Amino acid sequence: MARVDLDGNPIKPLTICMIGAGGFIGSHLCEKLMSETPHKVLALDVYNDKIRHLLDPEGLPWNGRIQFHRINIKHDSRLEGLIKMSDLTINLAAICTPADYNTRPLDTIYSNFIDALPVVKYCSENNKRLIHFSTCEVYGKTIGCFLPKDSPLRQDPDYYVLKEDVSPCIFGPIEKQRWSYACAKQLIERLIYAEGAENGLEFTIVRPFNWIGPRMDFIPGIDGPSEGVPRVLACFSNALLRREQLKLVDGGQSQRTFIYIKDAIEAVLLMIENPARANGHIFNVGNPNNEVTVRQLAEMMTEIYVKVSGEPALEVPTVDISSKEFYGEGYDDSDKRIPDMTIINKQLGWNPKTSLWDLLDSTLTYQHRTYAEAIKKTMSKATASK
Ligand SMILES: NC(=O)c1ccc[n+]([C@@H]2O[C@H](COP(=O)([O-])OP(=O)(O)OC[C@H]3O[C@@H](n4cnc5c(N)ncnc54)[C@H](O)[C@@H]3O)[C@@H](O)[C@H]2O)c1
Ligand SMILES: O=c1ccn([C@@H]2O[C@H](COP(=O)(O)OP(=O)(O)O[C@H]3OC[C@](O)(CO)[C@H]3O)[C@@H](O)[C@H]2O)c(=O)[nH]1
Repeated sequence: MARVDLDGNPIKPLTICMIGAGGFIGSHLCEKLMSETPHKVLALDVYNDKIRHLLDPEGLPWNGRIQFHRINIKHDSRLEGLIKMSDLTINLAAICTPADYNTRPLDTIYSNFIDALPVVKYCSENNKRLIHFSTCEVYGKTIGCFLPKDSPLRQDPDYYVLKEDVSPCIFGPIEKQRWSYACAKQLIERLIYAEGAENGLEFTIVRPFNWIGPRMDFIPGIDGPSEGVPRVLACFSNALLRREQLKLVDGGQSQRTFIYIKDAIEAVLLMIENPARANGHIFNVGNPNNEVTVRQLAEMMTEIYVKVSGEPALEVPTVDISSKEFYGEGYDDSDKRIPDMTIINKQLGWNPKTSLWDLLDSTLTYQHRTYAEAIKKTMSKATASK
């Protein structure tokens, strides 16, 4: 049966230039595009480990519809040609791990702003559509967090719900280099918006709110550097797998809403296949119903991991740590992130489905299945060599 868009028009097969296709979000988007659509993907990245299962030249039903190009977009003259060959470019490439923002601020700014410039320019000059991945971090802190702790206004959604077309972007001082990432993302959003306004670039900007699931980041010492600090899902998974305490930065009081990667990918597919409804828009993509403090996240993951692994929890499963000790000088944090869903609902009729419990259950089942044996081996080797 012919596939149709939200307005009942047939969907033409597209060629998509996906930059950063080898990362967490890219790998899930490639999987979805291969298994459920006829679209072709030119997958650009410096790594391909997370999409290797899709690239096998023979024996896969989508044989030939995905091509991997090992390209660093900082310096590769093939980039413009690949964008020209495509109907749509999706840019996911970025340094996007908070541990890097205040320790590698230059790399962070270059990656999120300077390196994205040619992509925007080539799309604009060649009249190609662009879907650019920004972040919920562009909102920074909520207005509510500046009110006195006992102010009743803190309960008023106007002071904390984050709206694409209304909310201000509130970052900390320059010495809090945590905000170098958010600031670079904000400026590239403004540039894309200006290209749309002045030169007619067809664009969509996505602001992901803590998408999580299998293949997110790495487990230190197994498929990433031993001293590396991934995002919170992988930090907590690593601690659970090693039977170590989960570290709560500044007491784990910050709040986040987490969304299952598979729900979020449904939203991206709707943007890809409904340009008339998605062009010119900035979309929050998150799950406002899945809000927890980081401490509650740690407690929930501990409880679920007991069920998944069959191992009892530690007597004291968490430990507090200062942000200075964990991330170093210049760290700061977003206090609370609840996405407003009005625009994405109106334009694409999309809503997230999966509860936090269910998404953590399936993700921790994957983490246990993928890493538990490897961790046991490295841990027993380390003990034997003592
Ligand atoms: N996962 C989330 O919840 C989340 C939240 C907010 C924003 N985002 C944004 O979504 C995008 C993708 O995030 P992710 O979670 O998949 O991150 P990721 O780190 O898993 O993926 C990014 C990919 O980009 C590649 N890349 C980076 N620089 C490159 C370069 N110069 N040339 C070629 N490839 C390069 C990396 O190798 C990596 O595979 C990023 O722009 C990020 O800022 C993600
Ligand atoms: O071991 C840990 C690790 C982290 N925390 C705290 O958890 C909160 C969430 O941290 P994290 O998932 O690393 O990232 P953020 O939500 O702060 O930022 C991301 O949001 C979107 C994105 O743009 C891309 O993913 C990125 O910037 C935070 O409060 C940490 O301090 C912890 O307690 N223990």
